[in-house]
Amino acid sequence: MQFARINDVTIHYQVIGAPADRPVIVFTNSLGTDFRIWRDVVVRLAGDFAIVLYDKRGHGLSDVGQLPSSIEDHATDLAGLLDLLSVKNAVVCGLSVGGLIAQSLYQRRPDLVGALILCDTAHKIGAAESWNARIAAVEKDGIGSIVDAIMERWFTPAFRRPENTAYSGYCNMLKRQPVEGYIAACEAIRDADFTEAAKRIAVPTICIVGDQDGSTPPDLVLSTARLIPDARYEVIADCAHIPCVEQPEALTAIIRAFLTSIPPGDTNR
Ligand SMILES: O=C(O)CC1=CCC(=O)O1
Repeated sequence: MQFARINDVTIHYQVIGAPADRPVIVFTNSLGTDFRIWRDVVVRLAGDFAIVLYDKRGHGLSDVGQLPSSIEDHATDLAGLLDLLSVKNAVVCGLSVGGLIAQSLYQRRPDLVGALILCDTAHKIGAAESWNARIAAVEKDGIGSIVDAIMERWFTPAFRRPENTAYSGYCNMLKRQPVEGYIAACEAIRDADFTEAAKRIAVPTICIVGDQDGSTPPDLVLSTARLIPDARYEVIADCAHIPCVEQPEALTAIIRAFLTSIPPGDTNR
């Protein structure tokens, strides 16, 4: 296990492969998950890429840190981690709130970002009222009280079968996130808006979405792709909000095709 102290926060991370020798892909997570969600993608990419995974503050084994925290705080953490690892010009793959963090990282430290893979994310996610209602429910009754409703957004009915042990494992992952960290991330998402910043993204970018995503539906992700100059857009079939878990093979194929199509020199490839 690897831990680093960044911005006064203990961050849990993992590096697979040698960043000095290979193109680097950095994965940044969604709300209520830790970096184990990327496993089935990482096993398909390791060998060709160096991979950086981490638990954002308030999730997994990382500290919650000072409250409140913003998407910019998350981006500053990620910048600190990449500086520590001497990684520049990385391919940054952000899932959901991870995609907001990736957009903020690009805005603040463009030297760190060579390409963006924006997965089931948008320039702005959800309305303030719905985030406030979720925060109130979690404050009152805990994360366990919202698991069933959230799982309907994360996974298709085919994945949510009771006999699917992976499904019960991901319910556990959500329930076991630190409640203050989860609420802080909801507040950060509620307050983030990259509508204007998205128009200024000037690195190769692809926006990817599951066809049944209940949190950032295809229409929303398409509207983000349309804001970003020359961004590509791909839909994954039979998939909801977490394609690295539900359709890892399809997601990996899209990532590989995208990275192959970028002219050498545009990223650290
Ligand atoms: O929990 C959800 O609704 C899904 C989600 C929204 C932002 C994020 O990171 O995950």
